[in-house]
Amino acid sequence: MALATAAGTRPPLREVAGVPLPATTVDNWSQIQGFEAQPDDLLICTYPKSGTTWIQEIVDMIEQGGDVERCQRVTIQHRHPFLEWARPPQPSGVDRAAAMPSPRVLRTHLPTQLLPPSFWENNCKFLYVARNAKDCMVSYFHFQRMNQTLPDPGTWEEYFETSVSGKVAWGSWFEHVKGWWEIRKKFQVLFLFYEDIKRNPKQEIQKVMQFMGKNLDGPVLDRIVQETSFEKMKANPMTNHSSAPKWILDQSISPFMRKGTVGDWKNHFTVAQKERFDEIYKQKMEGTSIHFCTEL
Ligand SMILES: Nc1ncnc2c1ncn2[C@@H]1O[C@H](COP(=O)(O)O)[C@@H](OP(=O)(O)O)[C@H]1O
Ligand SMILES: CCc1ccc(OS(=O)(=O)O)cc1
Repeated sequence: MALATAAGTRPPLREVAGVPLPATTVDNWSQIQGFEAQPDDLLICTYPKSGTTWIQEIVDMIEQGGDVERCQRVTIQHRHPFLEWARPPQPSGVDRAAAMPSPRVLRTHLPTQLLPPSFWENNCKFLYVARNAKDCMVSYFHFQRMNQTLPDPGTWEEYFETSVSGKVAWGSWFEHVKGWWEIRKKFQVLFLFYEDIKRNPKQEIQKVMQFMGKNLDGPVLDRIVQETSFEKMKANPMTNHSSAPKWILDQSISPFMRKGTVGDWKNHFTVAQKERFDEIYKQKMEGTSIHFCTEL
């Protein structure tokens, strides 16, 4: 599939300890590393394109007791400070978090080895959502086509190589997922899968509710399931990122809420790419007990 983006100037990534990150994040690295977590912080952690926005809306709906109007108070981008967000002159993610009353819900794409140490020191709660690598790669490809702050992905064939080599923002999918999976029993981690939320949203939302120490009754949970469906969130201006400026997210290239399915990789991967990817996957994930589902 030879789908290419228009040529343009996009800022290159820079690295911290071998992990490529947006240059503005690297510029702000000392503030990010010095972030002071609090024991009652809940940190939403994801590799990009794994369902961050979806889990943010679920968490907020739980936090607001299923009150749809309260979830409309501000766009999803501004509800949970994005820890490593740095776009001067806007306040950074760290500035926004510092100004937020406790208990705070924050979000990050950082791999475990780059997380500010205070999160471990304070034994915070981590809510990790993982999505199968192939769908993640496809979603990230389309996101890089439209996100003007990330490098141009080139053609699908080129992007496939960039992605398997881990040269994308926030680094290798393999290292990210393995890192969070390996520490899940040592810390307070609720480890969820995008595919499970898709298959049985009520059951997974209940897990999130319990992890947050909340107790909502059946009808409220049913409302949360309904309001956080792909169709509802795609139509909702508070969750579909439609207010993001075009110079950041150009949704005429690809919508943020694109397909929201499991198995779209089959429309992108050639047979040869699938075989090569499966081989790489086997090598990189050898020895881990994690299991992903790539179709429903
Ligand atoms: N309510 C929902 N149900 C299913 N998928 C959702 C969703 N909300 C967002 N997504 C999907 O999650 C991906 C974005 O992830 P993130 O929020 O981490 O950037 C996109 O995937 P696709 O590009 O495959 O459609 C988006 O469509
Ligand atoms: C400002 C809107 C925006 C920018 C980047 C986003 O994605 S990610 O958090 O970098 O993965 C989402 C929304």
